[in-house]
Amino acid sequence: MKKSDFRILVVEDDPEYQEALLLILEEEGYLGKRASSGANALELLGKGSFDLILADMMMPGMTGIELLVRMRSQGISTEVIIITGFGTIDTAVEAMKKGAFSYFIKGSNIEGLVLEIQKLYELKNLREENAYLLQQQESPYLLTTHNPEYQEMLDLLEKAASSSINILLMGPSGVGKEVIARHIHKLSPRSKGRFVAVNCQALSEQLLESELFGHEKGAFTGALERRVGRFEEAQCGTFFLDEIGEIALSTQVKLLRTLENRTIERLGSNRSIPVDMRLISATNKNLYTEVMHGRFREDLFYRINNIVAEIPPLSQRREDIDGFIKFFFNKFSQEQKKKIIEIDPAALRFLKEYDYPGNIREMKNIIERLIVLSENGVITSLGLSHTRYTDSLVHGPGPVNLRDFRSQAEREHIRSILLKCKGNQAMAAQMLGITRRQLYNKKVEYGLD
Ligand SMILES: Nc1ncnc2c1ncn2[C@@H]1O[C@H](COP(=O)(O)OP(=O)(O)OP(=O)(O)O)[C@@H](O)[C@H]1O
Repeated sequence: MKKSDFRILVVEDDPEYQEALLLILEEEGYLGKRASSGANALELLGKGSFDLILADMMMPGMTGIELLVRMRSQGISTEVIIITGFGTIDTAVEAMKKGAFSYFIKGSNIEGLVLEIQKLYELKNLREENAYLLQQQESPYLLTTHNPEYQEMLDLLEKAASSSINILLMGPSGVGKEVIARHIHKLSPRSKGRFVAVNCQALSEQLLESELFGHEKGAFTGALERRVGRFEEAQCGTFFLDEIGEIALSTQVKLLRTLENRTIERLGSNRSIPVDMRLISATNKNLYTEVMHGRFREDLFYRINNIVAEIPPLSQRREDIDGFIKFFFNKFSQEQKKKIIEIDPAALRFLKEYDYPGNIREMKNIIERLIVLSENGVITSLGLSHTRYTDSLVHGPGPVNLRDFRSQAEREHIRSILLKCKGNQAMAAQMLGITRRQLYNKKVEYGLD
């Protein structure tokens, strides 16, 4: 978390003292907000969250301690530092017994208070980091295969994991490029650092640059605060650049410079900041063709592809389909606490025989849906009614060729999700597991507006 996002509420009835505290917080880079009384503070806490409360002890109506006690009784666990006038130390100690983080005596060296706040800020970041690590651990994938070529590719990537060379993953959408990138990170000596993922397709050129490199305050219209870029966040870790084929040529130049010099410059600054990261890029475009047509810089292409792995679509590793079916049934029946005792043979046949144009992502979505719609432990074909598949089951295969069949299934699925989300694009894209841009393209393709 950036300091400018660390929200501190100053609860103080003396406007001058409050102003002075807010000025100090601003100078230190924190986001200070004001409340004039305990009641006012509780009201603000009801509306939004804060990371720290600086509460004056002696306030009319409600003392700092009373505010603390009220907060805890309402289940608000935000840390509190009590500010007290000289002579009320006993009460301050009492406040600490009641759960305040610490206290500050008015008139003593303000550095002491600044240090306490800094401690809490660091603690907050540490907690977030732990939550992040936990979440990373909780996402198991199926990375075993019966396909010899796929196994060979995994072996190569697993070997490459121990070095810091750049890796390029190519393959259609939904084949698990990000999953593989996370796997490489986990196996690498960088696994203690962060895995930072950025999707280049989702962002405009300027936003992407400021996301990657960060910016100084005032670097462009709208840059109200200084911002640390994602490359810096990946220090000592792995950077995953998804849809790299979408990057504008001008940004490609900057990316190349970063990879060559191992440094970045924030937008609006000339200062070089060293970055130590391994880059894993992914694309569903054919980058060889992109280079040939001049849409992707050849020098950058050679920088990012020390190792290239082409991830095949699921339809080209059909021997793994059974394993994935079992894996996702287990995963979702556990997650949704729904024990499955019976699967309609027709539904199972479909799952085994389907072509999965949307690859692993599509299978995951289909099985999740089947489990959501299952009743009394029974999976029926009804859960598949969003695909054209049911027609072919009930009436026999229609006069459709495979490509039309796939498109129709995809169109129907997107349409039903859009209906379900009442047109909310962000939610629909999330449910479909694609970006908003991809959803938009699909809608245009299928005339779904
Ligand atoms: N080996 C796997 N085990 C379990 N789940 C997987 C596996 N591979 C992919 N998935 C799931 O499929 C979905 C798509 O995976 P991922 O995002 O890695 O694909 P991608 O190739 O990067 O797709 P895109 O090109 O659209 O970004 C995710 O929800 C992911 O959890």
